[in-house]
Amino acid sequence: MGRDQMLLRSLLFVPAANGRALEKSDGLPADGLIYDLEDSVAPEAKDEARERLREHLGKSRFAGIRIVRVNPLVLREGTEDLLMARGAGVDAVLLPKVEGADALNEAARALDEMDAPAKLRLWAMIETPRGILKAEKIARKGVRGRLSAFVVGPNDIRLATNVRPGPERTELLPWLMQIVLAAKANGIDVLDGVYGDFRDAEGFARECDAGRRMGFDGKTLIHPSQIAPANAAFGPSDAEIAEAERIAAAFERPENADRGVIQIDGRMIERLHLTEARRVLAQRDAIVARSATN
Ligand SMILES: CC(C)(COP(=O)(O)OP(=O)(O)OC[C@H]1O[C@@H](n2cnc3c(N)ncnc32)[C@H](O)[C@@H]1OP(=O)(O)O)[C@@H](O)C(=O)NCCC(=O)NCCSC(=O)C[C@H](O)C(=O)O
Ligand SMILES: [Mg+2]
Repeated sequence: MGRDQMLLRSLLFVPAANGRALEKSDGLPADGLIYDLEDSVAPEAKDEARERLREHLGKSRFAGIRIVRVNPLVLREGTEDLLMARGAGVDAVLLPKVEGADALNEAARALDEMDAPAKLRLWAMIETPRGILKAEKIARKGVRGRLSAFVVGPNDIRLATNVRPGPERTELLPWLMQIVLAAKANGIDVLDGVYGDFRDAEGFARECDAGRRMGFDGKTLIHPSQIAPANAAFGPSDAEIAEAERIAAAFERPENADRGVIQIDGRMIERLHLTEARRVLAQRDAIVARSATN
């Protein structure tokens, strides 16, 4: 599946130490699951959580993409997590607290040494001041290896900076947009951070809408109740699909075959809008296909 068809609207963190959550996650309609071996697992429970996850992944029937968030590779746990993820055949490994391209190079080298297939991608959490400052360099150098996505980590950003974002996240906007821009400049995906107050449906919907307007491809989640609203916010609306169909149909008419620009209801439509329309229609088709697997 190409990048344009890959659905990344909703990525749910599932704590690998929680057997009930692992079991439940299999049937959830998230586009992806991020099995967490890092922050949600207590230091003394790391080995047990990894074994639990290994066993779970061996029998999991989840239909979306599967990602494992490993511990930092400088730790023994991180290296063992990476080995487990490679053996389990997941789609990506998420590295925490990435602050430079070296961390990605090292992970890519380790995966090469494990003969991991090229389709096993690396995702990077950008969640420290240094990571934010170096986001562009990390993306630029990372794509030469296996990097394919950035994930924002608002809790660690808060911990490291003391910034206390309000409901609109105004205080974080320059940093978030820097991360988005770094990702887009290098052709990788970028996922918005988690919203911790999982009972606040209104606040969550507002943050999803803002995230989509900012250019994020989807949102990371902590609770199953956040999946449906994230899918709705980051998927195309009925109006966007109807508009995309009109644009595609207009350019298919013989009289427009050689035209670079046309008008629809008094609005200028160029071929770049056709590219965008095709992307919307591909996403619609991918959503229909994904729904059929639930
Ligand atoms: C926050 C939670 C601890 C709440 O869990 P719980 O008390 O069980 O909530 P509920 O009773 O409302 O749960 C209802 C049912 O849903 C299941 N459940 C809950 N959460 C998940 C989940 N994430 N995945 C799968 N299933 C889940 C419960 O088991 C209940 O099932 P049932 O028994 O059948 O009714 C919990 O939601 C949770 O642990 N969330 C994830 C926490 C996590 O992974 N944190 C780390 C990632 S976030 C992060 O680190 C971001 C970043 O790095 C940063 O710096 O910001
Ligand atoms: Mg974090």
